[in-house]
Amino acid sequence: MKNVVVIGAGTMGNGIAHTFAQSGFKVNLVDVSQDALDRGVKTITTNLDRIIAKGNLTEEQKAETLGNITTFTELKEAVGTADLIVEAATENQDLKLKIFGQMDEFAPENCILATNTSSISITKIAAATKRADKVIGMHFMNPVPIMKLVEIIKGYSTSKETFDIIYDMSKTLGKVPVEVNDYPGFVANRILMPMINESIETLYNGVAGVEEIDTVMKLGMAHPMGPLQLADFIGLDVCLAILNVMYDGFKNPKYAPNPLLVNMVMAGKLGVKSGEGFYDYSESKKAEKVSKMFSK
Ligand SMILES: CC(=O)CC(=O)SCCNC(=O)CCNC(=O)[C@H](O)C(C)(C)COP(=O)(O)OP(=O)(O)OC[C@H]1O[C@@H](n2cnc3c(N)ncnc32)[C@H](O)[C@@H]1OP(=O)(O)O
Ligand SMILES: NC(=O)C1=CN([C@@H]2O[C@H](COP(=O)(O)OP(=O)(O)OC[C@H]3O[C@@H](n4cnc5c(N)ncnc54)[C@H](OP(=O)(O)O)[C@@H]3O)[C@@H](O)[C@H]2O)C=CC1
Repeated sequence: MKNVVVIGAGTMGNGIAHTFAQSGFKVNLVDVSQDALDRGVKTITTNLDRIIAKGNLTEEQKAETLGNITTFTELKEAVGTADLIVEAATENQDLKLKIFGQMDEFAPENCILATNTSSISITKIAAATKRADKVIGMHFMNPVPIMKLVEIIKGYSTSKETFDIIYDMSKTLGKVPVEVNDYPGFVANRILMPMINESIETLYNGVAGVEEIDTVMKLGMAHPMGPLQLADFIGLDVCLAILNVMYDGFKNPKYAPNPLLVNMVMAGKLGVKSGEGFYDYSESKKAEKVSKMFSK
């Protein structure tokens, strides 16, 4: 297996493409606009430079990695010789069903169709294809190049052969695969999202401010990021979509997204990717932070 297609060049798609390309796979990266693809490749380049700065990669390996990636705006043109497709487009069920229908139509018969969905039913996605045995969840964590975990989610009809191939491939990428069954939010987000939602509820109720809530969790529980900063990093739209899938899937109010999260997404405050969420990521704020560091 050497030809991989990644669909979506956003937060996760570029990290997944980076990881496969650095492990020697040929990657066709697909998004709807050339702009999104250019941003994705720019992020991969920045992250490869980080690894070079740590002394863990050479300029030659960076060039090889980038050389393994080709970009496409048309799915049909990208998937003709694929062995594996990993879909990492927006967390929206209807969109994923449509993309899987196209993947099934245009990809070779033996190609495995994986999704990086955070929460949506693998069984439902598989039903949009005529090869449900070859559909599987391959849920990477953000940021993909450094997080070790991959949840491997078996849909109702996923074959053992498909599972074994993807489980072993995750190890080839230097990751640690964990086998998970197909229920809303799987394991990672079933546990993480209620914590993020509760931290938003805590803010909404005026118990403490953004930095105070994050400081409690960072210094009190040794989390690398506070939950509100993590929500910004994941994308508030993604958090909202995941909570809605769990709320609908379990019919349990404990997963109901807090109204503040709903409002922020409606206002376009999506976190790091939009420049503002619970924190401000605009260039002017970044410049302010740097000048404060130097004035100390
Ligand atoms: C929503 C879902 O469906 C599932 C999910 O993914 S949930 C989100 C899961 N992810 C997390 O919980 C991440 C929590 N945060 C962290 O672990 C850390 O804050 C972090 C690893 C992101 C950054 O760590 P940090 O100590 O604050 O920063 P920093 O020292 O600059 O970076 C640590 C390493 O990460 C790398 N790194 C940081 N940000 C990166 C990025 N965006 N992409 C690639 N590499 C990155 C750095 O180069 C550095 O590498 P080395 O270890 O080789 O030196
Ligand atoms: N963010 C996170 O921390 C994590 C997210 N995930 C999952 O990964 C997937 C992607 O999320 P994330 O990367 O955060 O989302 P982003 O919004 O950052 O990126 C999604 C990308 O997909 C593109 N896209 C939309 N429709 C299509 C299409 N038809 N064909 C190709 N590309 C398309 C979007 O383009 P445009 O912007 O133009 O619409 C965008 O560039 C989701 O399923 C999410 O749940 C999994 C783990 C962690």
